[in-house]
Amino acid sequence: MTSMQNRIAADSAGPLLSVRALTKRYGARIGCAEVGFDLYPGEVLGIVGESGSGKSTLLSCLAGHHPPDEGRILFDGADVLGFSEARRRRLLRGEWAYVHQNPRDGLRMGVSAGGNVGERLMAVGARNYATIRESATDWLGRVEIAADRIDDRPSAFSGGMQQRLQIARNLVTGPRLVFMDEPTGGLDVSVQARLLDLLRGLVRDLGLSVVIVTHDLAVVRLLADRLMVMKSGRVVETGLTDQVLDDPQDAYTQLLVSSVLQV
Ligand SMILES: Nc1ncnc2c1ncn2[C@@H]1O[C@H](COP(=O)(O)OP(=O)(O)OP(=O)(O)O)[C@@H](O)[C@H]1O
Repeated sequence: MTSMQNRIAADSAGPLLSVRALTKRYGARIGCAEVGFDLYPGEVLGIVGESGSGKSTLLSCLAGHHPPDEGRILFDGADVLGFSEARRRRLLRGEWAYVHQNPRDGLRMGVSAGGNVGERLMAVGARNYATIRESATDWLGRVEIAADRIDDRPSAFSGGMQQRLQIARNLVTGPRLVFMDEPTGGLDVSVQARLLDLLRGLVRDLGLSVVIVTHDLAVVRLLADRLMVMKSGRVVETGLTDQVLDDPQDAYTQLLVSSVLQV
């Protein structure tokens, strides 16, 4: 879908993800507090803020890695926090995807590249070996990994290749919602640029719905339709990406944009 088609779809459909008053504490310390937003189908929401602002805490609560203390998360209108364990597992296996900053956290390092992609398909019920291998080959191609590397383990791949493989593993099931935690972090600048380009193409071509956390404003400038700026666990500003970056209203966002706080 084109971004225009995405927008039309977004206008006619309800939010894919609705978050209300989400709060997570670590003892007396606030991880994130009273966070709320709606994400529409085909939309990319960027969450930015300095280190310790609560981005990772929020993402891990949204993605079901940690239970929040308060708040609601609705996926397609269904209350995710009330899901049974079996339903939650199904969600995490196929409908949702999570791209970790460190590919080692999202890959099985002892399994071949093809196996890493195929395994996710098998988790959602695929059984035919030839079809699985075909899909794995197709997805390796889409993330620019040569077909003759299909039987290599990720440990034989460069950092950029590992990250691309993690993306293939995540997207092969056609997830309806993708969470990304600093997907370009920890990579060389030139490798980052190539990955960002690839991500932008995939987001555009597949019409992905994404929540992406980063401290890198260049990443959200390229990928995100909307931005949420966090400070000390709270949302201080939200808006269209260009609006927030070109004309920040909040004093903290102004500092962030003028790169004083960029790490
Ligand atoms: N496991 C934990 N135990 C206690 N406090 C935590 C824990 N994880 C995060 N925090 C605290 O919660 C707050 C938000 O941290 P969080 O890691 O979510 O921020 P962040 O914006 O993702 O930072 P970074 O970009 O450095 O990852 C910080 O004050 C942090 O010290």
